[in-house]
Amino acid sequence: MTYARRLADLTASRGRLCVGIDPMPSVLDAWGLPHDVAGLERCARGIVEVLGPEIAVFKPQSAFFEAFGSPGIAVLERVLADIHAAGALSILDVKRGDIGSSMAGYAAAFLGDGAPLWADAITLSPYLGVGALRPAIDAAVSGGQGVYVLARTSNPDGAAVQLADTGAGTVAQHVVDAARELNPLVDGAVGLVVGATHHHLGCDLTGFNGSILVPGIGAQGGSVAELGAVFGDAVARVLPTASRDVIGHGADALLERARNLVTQVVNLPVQRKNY
Ligand SMILES: O=c1ccn([C@@H]2O[C@H](COP(=O)(O)O)[C@@H](O)[C@H]2O)c(=O)[nH]1
Repeated sequence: MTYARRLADLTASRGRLCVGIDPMPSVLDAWGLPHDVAGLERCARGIVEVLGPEIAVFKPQSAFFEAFGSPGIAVLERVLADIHAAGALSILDVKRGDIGSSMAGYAAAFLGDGAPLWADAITLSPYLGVGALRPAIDAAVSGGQGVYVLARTSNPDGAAVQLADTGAGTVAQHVVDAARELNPLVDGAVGLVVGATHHHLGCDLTGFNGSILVPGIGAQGGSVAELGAVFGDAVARVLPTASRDVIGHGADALLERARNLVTQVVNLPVQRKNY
């Protein structure tokens, strides 16, 4: 079954929320855990243990696992396995992007049967060109997995690059258009990353039929309530994601904060067409 289909089915039953797993030092502090691999593992796997049965999607941030070297990567492998065992989906936030030959190497790490860091989807950076991502996109399609390509990121610094004018619209628009054209050919495996922090997106999402991962809820100032006004009809395709807002207040607050956000996203319109 395609990633798009699995995502639609699971979010229909569990709600359209993605919880970020960013076990950064401040989060470990809030959980009363040490800044070491043991603390990392208790926090990250503790999140999945509590929320795994009821949240649809988790987004582990690879940076906080890589920060501990190979023992941290081993924890990430276990976290990805935990998410799968809980019946949830994983979007591994690795933001990879390189020339085609190297993209094939990254694909082998994350996509396709037997990939050591197998995830339901990964994030990709299009700075070397959307076409350069094709080996990863093709591997995702073969494995029934997905990719999310950065289009309009949530951070203020992104604007200088993503809103630059190509002569045919913004850079972000170029990425959106490329993803829209690709999707009918690749089972809708290509999603986009568009932040929740903007009043004006600087790109038109009309006609894009993939999933839109929307980070920036909570800690970065974005809110679920504002998504309808900013995304227009495309709000039906958003997958809002929050990390610190859910996991950054200690283990005891985890379930209540996640459920509160699920209640908010339940009022968003749903997508009309799936691949
Ligand atoms: O445009 C982007 C793309 C990715 N991110 C990532 O999402 C989380 C956000 O964490 P919060 O605690 O909810 O702010 C983090 O892993 C970022 O690297 C993003 O914020 N914006």
